Amino acid sequence: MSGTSPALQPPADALTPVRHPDAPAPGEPLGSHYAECFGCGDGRPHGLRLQARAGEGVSVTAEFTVRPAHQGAPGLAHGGVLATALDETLGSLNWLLRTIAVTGRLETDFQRPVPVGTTLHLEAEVTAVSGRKIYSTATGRIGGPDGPVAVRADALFVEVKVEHFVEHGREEEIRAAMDDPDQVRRVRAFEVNP
Ligand SMILES: CCCCCCCC/C=C\CCCCCCCC(=O)SCCNC(=O)CCNC(=O)[C@H](O)C(C)(C)COP(=O)(O)OP(=O)(O)OC[C@H]1O[C@@H](n2cnc3c(N)ncnc32)[C@H](O)[C@@H]1OP(=O)(O)O
Repeated sequence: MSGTSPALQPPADALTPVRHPDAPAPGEPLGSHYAECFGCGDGRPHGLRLQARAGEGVSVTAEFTVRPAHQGAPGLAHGGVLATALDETLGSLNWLLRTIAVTGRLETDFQRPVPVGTTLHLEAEVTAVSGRKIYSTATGRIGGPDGPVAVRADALFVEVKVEHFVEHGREEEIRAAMDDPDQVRRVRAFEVNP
């Protein structure tokens, strides 16, 4: 069973997404947006360490290999971890738009169990943009990039200013991020390339 709620249907006057001229070339790795991110950072021992690459247009591909720390049932990936993989992949799309955005809504279909040791091959694309709202969709396949779909999601991301994180984040992590020149450079790339 799968389906998408009306909240994830773009309005009739939504625009076709436009890849930012400075977006990484197709095939180029996007890198982590934050080393401590549970989805893509290498600073979290049990994190997903998901690696995304730019695709054509406003699309990305990514891989995530399920480890024992990611189990829900014995030998199977936890659904919330799979949703995280979809969320992270969808979130990385915003780098191609040079827009900072957070997940507002994420609707997930779990179509096949995903065993520990499996590599999930993810693909995502932005389908429409309407004001601050970014509509996107993703699939995760097993057994190879052309294997059967195990999980899929539709999402709405909402554009925010960098102040969103400064205002809501815990002070010690925000301070550490601001003291990290690589982090500051990455955030500036968004601010100077509107
Ligand atoms: C140098 C130091 C700083 C470091 C900076 C680091 C930079 C890092 C770079 C990149 C980070 C990306 C991280 C990726 C990680 C993976 C993605 C995640 O997991 S993100 C975490 C989970 N998500 C949240 O925590 C959102 C929590 N929610 C909110 O903050 C708000 O609700 C927010 C921003 C989503 C919306 O709040 P509003 O007050 O700004 O705007 P309103 O007016 O409510 O919504 C705008 C439009 O969106 C629709 N909308 C909002 N939420 C919706 C929903 N759930 N379903 C449907 N529509 C929704 C509304 O109906 C409205 O639409 P109409 O303009 O009226 O047509």
